[in-house]
Amino acid sequence: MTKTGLLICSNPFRLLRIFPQIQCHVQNTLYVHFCPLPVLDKKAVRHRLTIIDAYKNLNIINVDVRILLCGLKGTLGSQIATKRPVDVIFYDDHIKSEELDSVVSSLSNKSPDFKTVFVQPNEDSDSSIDMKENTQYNKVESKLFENVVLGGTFDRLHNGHKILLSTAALKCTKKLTVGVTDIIMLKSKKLWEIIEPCSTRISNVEGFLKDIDPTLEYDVLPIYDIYGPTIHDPAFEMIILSEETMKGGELINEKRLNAGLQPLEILPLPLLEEKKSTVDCCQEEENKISSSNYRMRLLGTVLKSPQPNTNIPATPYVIGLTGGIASGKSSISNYLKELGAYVINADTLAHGLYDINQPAYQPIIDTFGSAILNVNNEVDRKKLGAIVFTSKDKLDQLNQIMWPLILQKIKILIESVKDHNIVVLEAAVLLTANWQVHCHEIWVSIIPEVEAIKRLQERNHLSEIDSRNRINSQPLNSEYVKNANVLFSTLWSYDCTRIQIRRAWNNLLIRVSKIHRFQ
Ligand SMILES: CC(=O)SCCNC(=O)CCNC(=O)[C@H](O)C(C)(C)COP(=O)(O)OP(=O)(O)OC[C@H]1O[C@@H](n2cnc3c(N)ncnc32)[C@H](O)[C@@H]1OP(=O)(O)O
Repeated sequence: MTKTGLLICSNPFRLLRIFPQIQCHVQNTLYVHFCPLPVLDKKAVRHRLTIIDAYKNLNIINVDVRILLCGLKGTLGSQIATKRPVDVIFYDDHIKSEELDSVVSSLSNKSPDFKTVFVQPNEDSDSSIDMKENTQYNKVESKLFENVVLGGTFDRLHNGHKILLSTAALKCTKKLTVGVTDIIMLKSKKLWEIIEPCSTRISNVEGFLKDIDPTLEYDVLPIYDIYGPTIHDPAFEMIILSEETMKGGELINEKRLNAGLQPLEILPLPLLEEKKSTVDCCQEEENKISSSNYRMRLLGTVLKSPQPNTNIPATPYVIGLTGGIASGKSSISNYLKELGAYVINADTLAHGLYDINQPAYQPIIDTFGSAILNVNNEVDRKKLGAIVFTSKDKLDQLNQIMWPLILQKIKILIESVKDHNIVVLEAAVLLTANWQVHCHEIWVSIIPEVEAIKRLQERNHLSEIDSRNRINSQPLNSEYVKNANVLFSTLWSYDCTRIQIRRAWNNLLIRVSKIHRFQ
């Protein structure tokens, strides 16, 4: 299999017949170049539809498809400058040999041993798989603009983003400005903690645009509000929006008018529906192609490869399961137990250590006084909690007593495990205690703060202030995420949580069996 391919395609509407035959030969990126060159001004609307339809239909394909605009814009003449070197060039049965030669010679970045491969479109299959021209947007005129602008988050560049960016580049003749939302604007988004850093998103957008049309000037910059530079710059003429952000376009134009600037022409694009798999996909996913769906699908996968931990024995393989209060760690560990893990719950061990005659009993009375005992002279955890969750110093004192004792018990339990390969150590403040040194991997569960407060009020009957105090005594979600090899969120249905856990467990079994094979 090769990394990067270039498909020279005579007719965009046959793409679906060609793709099944070439997708298994390309691993990472497939550039698509339409040939022969059409005339732009008469066909601009149709080209935009081609782009929309192509990306929409090719969403099933697991490679990064990039449709080059030079063929559609009629700007080919000099070079096709792809960022990645092309290893294989595919061409269909309608491409003439001189057209193939011309594209090969204008391709500036090819591997030294690149190949050309003829592809016969799959004519056996039903012609209904051909893409149909979408007439919904035929009314939009094919006017072009020197300065076009658009904005977005552009997390994990998907086909919806590619349509927006490609349409903007098709409508633009000189300079394209793209505002990329800074992380401070994104904290209300689903799983914002795993949105790519702004600098990565900027570089991905810029890389994509330079790939599909190297002839334009690009300014890709961070924005800190919905307006970005649109309300100051008189040069902008047109803005591309998705249908759901039309309101933003209207607000921009109000501000431009107030500032004495020409309003922008607005081109809205449809949201792309996504065909969902029913097996491995949460029903709570959105029906449109969206970055939040992509983020949801990362739950239960390896976000950061675990590094070998040589300080502890290779067997049993220890997963540290952690996450903020009420984030659903226990429901995750219960399911992991059903799947075959040996589960150690640090909270439960802590509770046992407070019993009379257990090692924490006397040190706790010495430190916090006998006022924390109940009428039977037992440690009253509610009273102790009220003290430590409102004072960082007191919590530190409690931790200093409890953590070494809990850890001692954990080590004894792990050493005694005989009939399990995998141990899950569930501990709320595992990272603060630096217990990751006793684990092979860290799995983290997060929920938004407002959901944690809701659960604490319902589950633990705490007031909002007490709930906040407990949350504030623990690391932020973003801290947990930084350390996570695998991430979960129990924000949605139980089924959705189970999908994430099964994904993580199945991958884990493969990792663990590989480790044991190399021992
Ligand atoms: C390193 C570890 O993670 S060990 C596991 C956590 N336990 C400890 O650190 C021991 C000290 N804590 C305790 O002994 C008890 O939590 C007490 C006495 C303070 C309160 O007891 P209880 O009211 O019965 O509460 P409980 O033990 O169920 O804990 C409630 C929540 O407090 C949080 N919590 C517990 N200990 C701590 C701590 N040291 N720092 C911050 N938060 C904590 C947990 O998130 C837990 O909720 P979760 O299970 O949803 O994550």
